Amino acid sequence: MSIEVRNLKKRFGETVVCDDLNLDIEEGQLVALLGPSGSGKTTLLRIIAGLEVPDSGSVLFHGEDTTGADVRERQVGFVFQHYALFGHMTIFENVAFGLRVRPKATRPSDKAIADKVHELLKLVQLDWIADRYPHQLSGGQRQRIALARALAVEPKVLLLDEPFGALDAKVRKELRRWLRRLHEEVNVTSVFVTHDQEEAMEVADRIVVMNRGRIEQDGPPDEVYDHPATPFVLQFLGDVNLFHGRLGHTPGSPAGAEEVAYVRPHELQIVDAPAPGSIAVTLAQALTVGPNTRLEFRRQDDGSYVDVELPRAEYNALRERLGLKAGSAVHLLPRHVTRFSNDSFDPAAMI
Ligand SMILES: Nc1ncnc2c1ncn2[C@@H]1O[C@H](COP(=O)(O)OP(=O)(O)OP(=O)(O)O)[C@@H](O)[C@H]1O
Repeated sequence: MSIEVRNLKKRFGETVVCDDLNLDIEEGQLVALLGPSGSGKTTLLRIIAGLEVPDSGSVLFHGEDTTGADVRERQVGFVFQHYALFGHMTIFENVAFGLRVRPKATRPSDKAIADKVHELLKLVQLDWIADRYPHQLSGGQRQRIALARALAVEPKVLLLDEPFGALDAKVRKELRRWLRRLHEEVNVTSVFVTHDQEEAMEVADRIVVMNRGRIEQDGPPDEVYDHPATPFVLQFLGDVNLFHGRLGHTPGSPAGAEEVAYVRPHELQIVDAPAPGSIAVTLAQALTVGPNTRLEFRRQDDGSYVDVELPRAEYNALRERLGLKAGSAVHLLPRHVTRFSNDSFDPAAMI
């Protein structure tokens, strides 16, 4: 089922939460709504679900206006961060619930329900757990069961609101991959809310970056990362250094114009001699975490900090070769610089 969002507006008091949003989601896509807290992701998801009414605009499912259709008619499945399973029911009964409560005329037979539940438990790789109760499961297992329960009624659209938000980092990572594979199998149109850029990049076919009730950019993960449309998107999708002034100044650009250049920490090369476009810096500290080393430098001209990140082995080789230690003077050469013609980035918007 495709989803179209048209000129959607919603405000709570003075706060504009959906500021004339337009969005097309193709059938079978997995789309992430990504943005900081308060950017309007959950409200947009709730409007798509029919749990919230917009002030104006519409949501179309497969070309049909759903305005006025209630939650059940929309045939959406939900998984929330804290979507508690029914504690007094076994896992089997939790997954069967949506089918059991159907009116008699459309309710499958007990045998058909049992088959469906086992099929779903296999799909989420937990069929050995059917007779347990929710409190006997880990958080990650519970969310997989919540997903099986949402899929039991064969929803046309699956909506996930920070489904892995309450889980620890390692489990989150596993579940992301698992969800990706599951989506390839089930292929139901899915919208996934997250504030975690890594999660969005890893899981989604498409990322919709939201900020203050607006869509800043909408595209495949690589496109959004490699070609950010705005400074906000660039900053939200990963760490970046800001340089004011003439960094790697392009000949022909207007002289004297104040420019802001953005360079990601892994896009700065450490060299021992000045080169065109390089910056003279002094090493403040180096920190190795896992496979990467993060170096903090200070610019020799204005004392501001610049972060550089590189693979641990590369750092070790460089340290040997240049005798790099705290206080060493070197030069940084950007490999890739991003500039925006009409720069109006407001750092306060990131908080
Ligand atoms: N029922 C409500 N009444 C009043 N204000 C609301 C209501 N629901 C949301 N808001 C406000 O609307 C704004 C957007 O909230 P929303 O939950 O959609 O953002 P979000 O991007 O999902 O953020 P988070 O990741 O923190 O959930 C926030 O400023 C929030 O305080």
